[in-house]
Amino acid sequence: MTTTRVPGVAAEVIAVRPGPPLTGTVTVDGSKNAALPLVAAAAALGCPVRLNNIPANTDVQTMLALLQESGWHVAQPVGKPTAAVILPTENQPVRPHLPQAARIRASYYLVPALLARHGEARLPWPGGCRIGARGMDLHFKVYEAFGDRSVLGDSGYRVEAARRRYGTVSLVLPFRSRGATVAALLRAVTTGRPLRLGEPNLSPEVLYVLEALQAAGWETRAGERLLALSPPPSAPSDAAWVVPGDKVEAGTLACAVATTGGSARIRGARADDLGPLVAALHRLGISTVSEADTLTVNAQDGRLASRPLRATASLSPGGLDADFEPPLMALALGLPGTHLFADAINPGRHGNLLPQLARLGADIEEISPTECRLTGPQRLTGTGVEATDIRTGSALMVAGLTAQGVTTLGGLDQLRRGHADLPGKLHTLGADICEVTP
Ligand SMILES: CC(=O)N[C@H]1[C@@H](OP(=O)(O)OP(=O)(O)OC[C@H]2O[C@@H](n3ccc(=O)[nH]c3=O)[C@H](O)[C@@H]2O)O[C@H](CO)[C@@H](O)[C@@H]1O
Ligand SMILES: C=C(OP(=O)(O)O)C(=O)O
Repeated sequence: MTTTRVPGVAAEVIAVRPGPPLTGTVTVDGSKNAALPLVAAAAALGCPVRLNNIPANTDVQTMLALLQESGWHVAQPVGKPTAAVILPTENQPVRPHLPQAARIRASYYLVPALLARHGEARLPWPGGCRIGARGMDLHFKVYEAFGDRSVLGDSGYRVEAARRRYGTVSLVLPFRSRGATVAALLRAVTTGRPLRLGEPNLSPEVLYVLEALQAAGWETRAGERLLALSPPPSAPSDAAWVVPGDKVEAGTLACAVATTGGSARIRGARADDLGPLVAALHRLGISTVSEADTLTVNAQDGRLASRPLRATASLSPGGLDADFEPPLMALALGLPGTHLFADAINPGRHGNLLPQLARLGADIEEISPTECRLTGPQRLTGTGVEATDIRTGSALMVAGLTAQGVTTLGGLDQLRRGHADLPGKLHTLGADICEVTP
C-alpha cells in the first residue's frame, strides 16, 4: 500500500509595515550559537547535565533530536519548557544513522561525544546557512592531534577514535575557527587529556563552554595566544548550566529599535557580548546604556549624529561577530554617511543579502564579493523578499520596519532555525508585523 503525505500549508510569510517608533521592554531567548556547543558539551561530559534557558529554535531542536538518536536521553522537567536534562542511556545503542545532521552546521560539535560513546562518528557533511564554502578541515586536524583517524567521503565523513592515549595534546590553529576551538575542547573532555591550544577562538560562545567546563571541575586558562584545559581529579557526577541570552537576537532588536528612531530596553544578553555591536551603534549616532543584562537603546535624539561606519566581521578576540553585520547593514541604509561592510569569513553572505535588500530598492555598491559600500539615508519600498539565511531574514525584517508599504518575508524555516519567535518580539515592541498563512 502506498501512502500519500499531504503537505502542510508551507507558504506562510511575515508581513511588516512601517509603524510608530519601537518602544518598551523585551527579553531575548537563549542563544542558538551558545546552546549548540553547550548541548554537545553536556553529551561529552558523560553524566547528567541540566541545561536551562534552552531556546526553542529549530536548530537546537534538531541537535537535541540527534542526541536522542545517538544514545542520550533528553528529559524535559515538567512545566519547564526551556529546561532539559541530558544524560547517557544505559543501553549501548546501535551505531546511529543521523541524516538530519546535514540540516545544521553545528552537528560537527557532536563528534567528540559520538567518539566516546561509539568509538566512531559517522556524519553527513554539515548544513546550516549557505553563506559560502564552510570547511571543517581544522576539525580533522584537531582530531588527528588526539590520534583519531578521519575518512572523508562525498556525502559525509567518519572519524575513528584512537586507542586510549595519555599526555597533553598541543596544537596551534592556523586561524581562529570557533568550531575547531570547541572541537578541541570537547575532545579533551572525552579523552580526559590536558589541552594546550594556540590561536584559539575566544568568542563569547567559546568562553561559555569554558565557563561550563570550569563549573564542572576543569581547570581552564584563556589568553589570546593560548587556551589551556586540564581535567579534574575525578569525573563530575552531574552539572547544571544556563544557556546565555542571545547576543545576536539582542543586537538585531537593537538595530530594529534604532531604525525606527525608537527607545527600548532589551533584556537577557550579557553586556560584554554586545560590545562590538554597541560600538557600531555609537558610530551610527545611536545612544545606548549597557547594564549587566540589559541594553537600553535610545535613537530618538541622536540619529543626526551618525558617522560613517566601517563594519568588518572578524574572528579575532573582541571582533565584530559576522552575524551582526546584516542587521547593521539594514540600519545603516537609513542613516547619513557612506558606510562600509566586509565579511570575508562567510564569502557567500553578501551574495545572499544584497540581492534581497536590492529588491527593497537599496542601492549598495559591491566593491568585491565580500565588501560593499552604501550611502544613506535611503528610502526603501516594501515588496516580497526571502530569508535566504538566518541573518538575511532578520535584516530584512529590520529593513521592512521603515520601508514604504508592505514587506513580505518568505523562507521562514531559515529564520526559525535561529530564532523561535523574532516577529513576536518585534510585535512586543509595537512593530506592525504579523504572520500570514495564505
Ligand atoms: C553554529 C555556529 O556557531 N555558527 C557560527 C560559527 O560558524 P562556523 O562554524 O562557520 O565558524 P568558524 O569560526 O569555525 O569558521 C569560520 C569560517 O572558517 C572556515 N573554516 C572553519 C573551520 C574549518 O575547519 N575550516 C574552515 O575553512 C569556514 O569558511 C567558516 O565559514 O561562527 C561564524 C563566524 O563567527 C558565525 O557566523 C556562525 O553563526
Ligand atoms: C551562520 C549561522 O548559523 P550556522 O553556522 O548554524 O549556519 C548563524 O547563526 O547566523
